[in-house]
Amino acid sequence: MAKNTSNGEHQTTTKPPPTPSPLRNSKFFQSNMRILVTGGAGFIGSHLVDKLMENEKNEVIVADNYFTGSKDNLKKWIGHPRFELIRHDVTEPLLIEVDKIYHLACPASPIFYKHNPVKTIKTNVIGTLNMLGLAKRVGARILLTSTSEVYGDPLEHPQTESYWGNVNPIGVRSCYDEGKRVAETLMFDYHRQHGIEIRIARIFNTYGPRMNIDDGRVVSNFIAQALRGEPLTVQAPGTQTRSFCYVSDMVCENIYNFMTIGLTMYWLLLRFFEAQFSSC
Ligand SMILES: O=c1ccn([C@@H]2O[C@H](COP(=O)(O)OP(=O)(O)O[C@H]3OC[C@@H](O)[C@H](O)[C@H]3O)[C@@H](O)[C@H]2O)c(=O)[nH]1
Repeated sequence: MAKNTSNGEHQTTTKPPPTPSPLRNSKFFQSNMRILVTGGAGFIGSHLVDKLMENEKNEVIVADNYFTGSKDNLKKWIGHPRFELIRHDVTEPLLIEVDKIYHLACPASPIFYKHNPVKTIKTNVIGTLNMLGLAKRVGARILLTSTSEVYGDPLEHPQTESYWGNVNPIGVRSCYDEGKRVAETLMFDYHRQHGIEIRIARIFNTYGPRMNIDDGRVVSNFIAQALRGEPLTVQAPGTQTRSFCYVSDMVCENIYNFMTIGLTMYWLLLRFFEAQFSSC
């Protein structure tokens, strides 16, 4: 059976998800939910770990290569019986039994992802393939943190999900923009072909505690420059716009709730909040 999509192309029917490991139903299994967070030592990842660790039924495993993340962000959890930290680069396969995967691993600031563009593409493409392979093997639900950069230099403001963007495939930001676009494609192909339960969160410019002062992004740059009494570096043309989000809002609403509550409930909540704001 096939159904029509908005662009008139045919899509194959979604398969049911694979059966989770029998360990999940084992009588003596200690933890209710074993959760992998790739990139969990990073700015957003470490806030997500804090949120997940609030629930005593969660066991959290972080895999990070510390390229832009730091063990310091997780110091309050190191040694905790429900927490495990692994030095691991997602471009290598990871074999582990988990119920959920939050796949955040990738440098996100332009200065860092442009530093080694080939590695950035490998992280997005091979890293996401590895995590999807793992999700398929163990029947885990997986969330990918994508980016506002999938819209490239958008011609529409604000960007709706039905807008597909305006992306330069050969520019200096392409390693990240196109890498995340392929990662999103892989997510949907694994969903259609293998029935994996997926979520994709397109993250916009996020700020808050634990943001690296040398991160290079506009919020950290402006705050650091203001504190040092230096002029603010407004890059050309100076008319750019961004949608900024505080890190705990990003983690709770766009990542944690999106992955944890059912999709129908999530969309109902979104509609509710939209209605509240539009009536203000
Ligand atoms: O010192 C600065 C830094 C940045 N800027 C400008 O401010 C705007 C925002 O730039 P940032 O470096 O903060 O980052 P961007 O918004 O382009 O992308 C970032 O946020 C969204 C995430 O999805 C991406 O992963 C991340 O790259 C850009 O137009 C940039 O040119 C300045 O004017 N001065």
